[in-house]
Amino acid sequence: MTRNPAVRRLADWSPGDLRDLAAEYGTPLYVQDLDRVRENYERVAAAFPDARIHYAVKANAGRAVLRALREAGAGAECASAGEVYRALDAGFEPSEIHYTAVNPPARDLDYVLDAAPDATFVVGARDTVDRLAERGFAGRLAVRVHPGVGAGHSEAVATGADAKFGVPHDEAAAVIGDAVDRGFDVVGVHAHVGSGMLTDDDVAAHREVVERLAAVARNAPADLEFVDAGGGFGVPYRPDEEPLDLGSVADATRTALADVDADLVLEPGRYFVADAGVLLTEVNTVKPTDGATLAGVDAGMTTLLRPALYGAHHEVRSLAPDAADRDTDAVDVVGPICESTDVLAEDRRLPAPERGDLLAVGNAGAYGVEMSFQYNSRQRPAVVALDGGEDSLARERDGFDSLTAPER
Ligand SMILES: Cc1ncc(COP(=O)(O)O)c(C=O)c1O
Ligand SMILES: N[C@H](CCC[C@H](N)C(=O)O)C(=O)O
Repeated sequence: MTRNPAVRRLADWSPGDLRDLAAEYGTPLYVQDLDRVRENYERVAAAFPDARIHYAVKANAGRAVLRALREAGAGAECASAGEVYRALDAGFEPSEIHYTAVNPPARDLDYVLDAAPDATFVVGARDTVDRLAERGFAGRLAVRVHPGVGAGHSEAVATGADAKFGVPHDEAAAVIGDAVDRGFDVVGVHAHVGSGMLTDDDVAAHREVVERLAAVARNAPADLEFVDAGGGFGVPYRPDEEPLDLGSVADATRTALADVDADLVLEPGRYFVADAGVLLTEVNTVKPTDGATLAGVDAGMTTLLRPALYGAHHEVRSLAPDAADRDTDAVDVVGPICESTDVLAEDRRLPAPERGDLLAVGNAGAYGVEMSFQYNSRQRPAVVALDGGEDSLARERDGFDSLTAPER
């Protein structure tokens, strides 16, 4: 394989190694390859040599991932107090943290002000500025702008077009001016197109977002240190999708910011971790139907929510040692949850499944374990980290006790 290829497909993982990991750690199991995380980071850093890169922690907040990216040179972009807690735990300095608060609960504001007062608070509403002022804070502030243009892998994540996020771009200058007058150190402006930009059209939408941001930056009544052009760098989930052309994202970003005198900040999440992760799951039930054969597996929507939530596509591969010798079949991969939407993959051509087979689900490193939950009293899965070819348990599988421990 070439050094640091732009995309790692599911077929590039060694079936034997994955079978060994499943045998040692059990299933369902997330496998996260930290070497690949570092490669992905280096590729972005090379495409944007002058940018400050903050990792969007929400994509995968595992301690091993956070440490690897901090050591590679990233800062942290945190969407909640809990993410700030985890970033601090992983060794990020408060000054390396951007806290992008969306309608932050009071408890979140109080925690971050106490634990990381030197963080940069990225606010998307006047009310958040007021609430910070009420708490006596007048530190580093950036204003998130609602650009009114979005793009992403599905409409649900075309965040730039969703008014929940950010101050309308034609009101941003006034919000910045008010904050300066009240003594805040207004250091930046921010916008984010959405999640999963991949095509030329998506990159064009990103460029439009950054152009609107540049217009705000040029007129801002403050001496801005940075312009944060967000994240959203997509990865191919389907075999026929091409990898994101990072060069064209860099050109679009640079052109849009040509006459803005401030550092560029970026905050990708998915791009660093998605293809560095796979989910391993075991077939426990095979059921022929009039349509596809159902392969019942031990991972479901509570393990990997994306297919049920967005109709997201994840590649699935049979790791059965004799997979190549089997006839193929149309297969639906379904989980153990009492919901009809508990389908990980629909109508795939796969080697005819058998009980005990191991399946690998690709691109599971982003928004996988992070969005797992305990509905049906399922236990969240274990995570194993690969680092320099060595595997180690990064997160224990939830025990049954995790279900009742918080109860009083
Ligand atoms: C403000 C902000 N920044 C960055 C990201 C990261 O997005 P992605 O993982 O698509 O790069 C998100 C997505 O949640 C976001 O809302
Ligand atoms: N909040 C993100 C979208 C997250 C999408 C992610 N949860 C996924 O699984 O694709 C955004 O504003 O762009």
